[in-house]
This record gives sequence, C-alpha cells and structure tokens, in this order.
Amino acid sequence: MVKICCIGAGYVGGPTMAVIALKCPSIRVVVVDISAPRINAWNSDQLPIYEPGLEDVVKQCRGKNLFFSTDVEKHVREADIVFVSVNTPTKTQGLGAGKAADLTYWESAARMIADVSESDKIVVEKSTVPVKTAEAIEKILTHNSKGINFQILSNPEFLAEGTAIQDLFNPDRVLIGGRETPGGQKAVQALKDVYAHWVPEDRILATNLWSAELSKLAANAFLAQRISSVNAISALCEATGANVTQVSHAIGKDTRIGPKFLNASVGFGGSCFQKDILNLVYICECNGLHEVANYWKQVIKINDYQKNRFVNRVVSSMFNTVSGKKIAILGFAFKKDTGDTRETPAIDVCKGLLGDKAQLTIYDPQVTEDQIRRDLAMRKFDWDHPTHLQPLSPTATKEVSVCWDAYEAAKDAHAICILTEWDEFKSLDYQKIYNAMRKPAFVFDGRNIVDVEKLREIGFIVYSIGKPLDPWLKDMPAVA
Ligand SMILES: NC(=O)C1=CN([C@@H]2O[C@H](COP(=O)(O)OP(=O)(O)OC[C@H]3O[C@@H](n4cnc5c(N)ncnc54)[C@H](O)[C@@H]3O)[C@@H](O)[C@H]2O)C=CC1
Ligand SMILES: O=C(O)[C@H]1O[C@H](OP(=O)(O)OP(=O)(O)OC[C@H]2O[C@@H](n3ccc(=O)[nH]c3=O)[C@H](O)[C@@H]2O)[C@H](O)[C@@H](O)[C@@H]1O
Repeated sequence: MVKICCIGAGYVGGPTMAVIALKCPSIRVVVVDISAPRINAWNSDQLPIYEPGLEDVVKQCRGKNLFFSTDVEKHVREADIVFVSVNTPTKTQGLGAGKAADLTYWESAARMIADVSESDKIVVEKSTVPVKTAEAIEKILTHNSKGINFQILSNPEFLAEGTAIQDLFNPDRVLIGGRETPGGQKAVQALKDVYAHWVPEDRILATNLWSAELSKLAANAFLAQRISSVNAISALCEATGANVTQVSHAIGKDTRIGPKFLNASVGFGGSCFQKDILNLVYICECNGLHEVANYWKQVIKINDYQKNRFVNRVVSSMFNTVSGKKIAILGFAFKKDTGDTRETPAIDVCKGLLGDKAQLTIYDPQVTEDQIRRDLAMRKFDWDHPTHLQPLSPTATKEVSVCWDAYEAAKDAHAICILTEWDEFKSLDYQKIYNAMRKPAFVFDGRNIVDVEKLREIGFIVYSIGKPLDPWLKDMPAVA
C-alpha cells in the first residue's frame, strides 16, 4: 500500500488529501500539522475550514484511509510520498521584506524530513514557492540524507476556495514538474499514477521543475491581472457613463479573451494573489528584470487603488464625512462560500472607513467576531503565519460591532457597504432595510450584486462599481 503524508493541514493540504484518499482507496493518506487545534478540528464534526462538499468527502474516508495527526515525524518517516503544503508568507523583515517569500516553514519541514527519514522518498512541493526552491530543498535533503534517495517534485495546486472540492474532482490540469533524470522521471510517473485514479491522462502535464514552479506564479498573476484590468476599466466607466457589466460581457464574447474572471469588484483578496505577485516581482528584480517587475507590480497598485476609490466614494457621497455615522458592512470574507478572510478587501475598506471615524457594524455568515477583530488589528502579512504564531485576539474596539444578521447590521445605519457577494445579500428584503435606516440611505455595492433600479425605486442612493452614477454621486466625485 502506497503511503502518503502531507505536512500542513490547511486550506490546501486538507481538501487535497481528502480527495486523494476518496479517489484512491488503495492509498493511505495522513495529514499532519504542528497546530493541535487544527488537527483536533479535522478529527471532529466541526472542520477547521468551510468549504462546500468537504465535510462529505472527509466523512467518507476519515478513519479508513484518511487520518489527521500531530505526530509529524512518525508519519513522515513511514511515508513513500511526502507533500509539503505549509505556509509560504511574504517576508516581513530583512532581505526582500514586503515582497520575497518567507520559506522558514518550508525549510523547517525539509530539515525535519531529512532528519527523520529512514527510507527513500518523493518530496512534493504543494505550497506555492519561488522558482528554484526545489534546488534549495534538494540541498537541504541531500546534505543530511544518510544515503537516502530523495526526489523532489513540484506539484502546484490550482484550486480556488469556495469551489475547492469541485476543482479537485475536475481539475483543468494537474501539473507535475520533476528532474529530467531517470530517477526524476520515475518519481513523476509515481505521482502521475496517483492522480490518474480520477484525472484524465491528457490533463496531467509533466514539465521540468522550474516550469512547474513558475507556472503557478504566472497563473495567479494572469488571473489577478484580469481583475485589475476590468477594475481599471470600471473607474473609466464611472467617469464616462459606460456600464462595466456590459463592457466585460462584450469583451468576454471574444473567444480569445473569454468570459471568466471579468467581474469588476471592490478589489481582489485571498491569501495568494498579492503574495504570489509580490513574489514574482521580487524574482524579476533579483534577475535584473526591472521593467517586468514594474509591469506586474501595477496589478497590485490597481487593486489598492480600487479599494481606496471605494472608500473615497463612500465618504465623499456622504457629505465628505462618515464621522460617527453607522455603516453596515455586509460580507467580510474575501469571496462567497468561504469563511477565509486572508487579505480580504474588507479589511482595507473597513480600516479606511474607521480612519474617517465611522461606526461599523459587520455581518458575514461565515466569519466569527474574533476573526474580524483579529484581522482589523493585525499588521500586514502577519495573517499568513501558522495560527499559533499569530498575535492574540485584541480587545474590542468600540467603533466596531459584529452581528449575526444583515437586518440588525443595517438598523439605524446611514449606509450599507456590500463587500462579499454572498447569495443571501441578493435576496434581502431591501424595503424592510430601507425603512429601518437613516435617510438619505445609501447602498455601496462593491460586488455588483444588487438590482440597482429596484433599490433606487425604494429610495436608496446606490453606488455600484463601474455602473452609471446616481445623480447624487455625480455631484460628489470621488478622487482616489
Ligand atoms: N489557499 C489556497 O486557496 C491556495 C494556497 N496555495 C498555497 O498552498 C500553501 C498553503 O496554503 P494554505 O493551505 O492556504 O495555508 P494554511 O495556513 O491554511 O495551512 C498551512 C498549514 O501548515 C502548517 N504548518 C506550517 N509549518 C509547519 C511545519 N513545519 N510542520 C507541520 N505543519 C506546518 C500550519 O500550522 C498550517 O495549518 C501556500 O504556499 C499557498 O500559497 C496554493 C493554492 C491554493
Ligand atoms: O493560489 C491560490 O491560492 C489560488 O488563488 C485563486 O483562488 P482564490 O484566491 O481561492 O479565489 P478566486 O476565485 O481566484 O478569487 C480571488 C479574489 O478575486 C476576486 N475576483 C475574482 C474573479 C473576478 O472576476 N473578480 C474578482 O474580483 C474574488 O472575489 C476574490 O476576492 C486562484 O483562482 C486559484 O486558481 C489559485 O489556486
């Protein structure tokens, strides 16, 4: 029986291994982590992450061929294939701070693998890492290897949160990079055999190590670039009277462009886009490619511009001050169908409004009060370290309250800001909300999910990203 161990029981390690276990009953899969609370949660009825379909998959294989454990060394020692899916945050200090990937957790995992191994192993990079990481990892592993043969593979993950199980069941492609030596190719084949249990062979791509590592960073940069491109156009739509939904529909009909990932928004969030682009920028700079670095940097600048622009719209529309005004924030997660708040645009928008002394009442169906308070108090990039290394929950700030109901959040508010596209926000009783709000009542839709005309009929002043402006807003232009 092939034995797989995955180091890191997070958003990637947990769902990915659960699907491998489900699709490969002949393989024994153990997911290990240094965080005991996280492992306990994986072994309980309350999984540590919210992901549609995940619970069902875990329940089918947990205790049969899927296990979660804190006994990291034992399971690594016993494994034939070790996936490493630990955090690779942006460095906060020292060389490359604010850009380069911090490989502390990866390096410590590699050293541990080298120390405890007693048999040959395939070590798989599942985390997103800088190009050439495999070379460094190889050095760590072979330096201590006691004659053990380690083969390093790059097998980046392309799942998106909220659709992880669907993405894993039916991936556009699985990418496996390996050394072009007989040993390397044998390892590539061994990993191909795992995925071949359910992924059609023509979707399993084999490349060299550096192409696989770079493809992951490039894919995220291209995806994020589409959002920044459409967000840049959204600003021009507002200035000219064009409608960004109509524009993206029209351009997406060109099969060379395609319709996906063209939704204008308050900005992209999530744990990876910004981190991976910064990482790409740093690699370009290290290679003396400054124009290329600046090109990709612009994707992040436009994202920051979009979040600032949104805050400025809110403040300028409300007579240039939100001081002391109650504003309801609907949605805090970085997208719908996840409770993940890492790099969510809601953090920057809330901080911007708090900077203008607003009183915020925040509601998200999947995010806890503790998480919201932590996020609003955390320093940039601190969020991407293992939970037990993150700052403790801060004391409550009186300008922020968190509630479990959209109607409660909107009661007596001057404005509503929709920051996550949860389906339930589309079908709220906006008449009821309007009746309970202060007047004039504003809706700032950062996700373009409300029916603007209907809300205007009710009496709201509505701002929707990239849509023709309400006459009220036209007189109060927001300067970013
Ligand atoms: N979240 C996502 O949608 C995707 C993330 N990725 C990449 O996958 C990697 C992991 O991301 P997530 O799963 O989101 O992170 P996460 O923070 O949810 O999980 C990482 C886990 O690794 C554990 N860990 C850290 N060092 C460890 C060690 N030495 N030994 C054992 N456990 C250790 C942490 O306690 C944590 O539970 C990152 O490189 C990320 O860029 C790639 C594709 C998608
Ligand atoms: O490396 C990663 O971590 C993953 O990053 C993204 O996945 P994820 O961040 O989970 O979610 P996305 O669906 O890509 O959304 C990212 C952000 O972009 C925003 N977005 C997305 C699409 C769009 O058209 N407009 C838009 O503003 C979303 O609301 C969200 O805030 C990629 O889609 C995955 O392929 C990749 O594996």
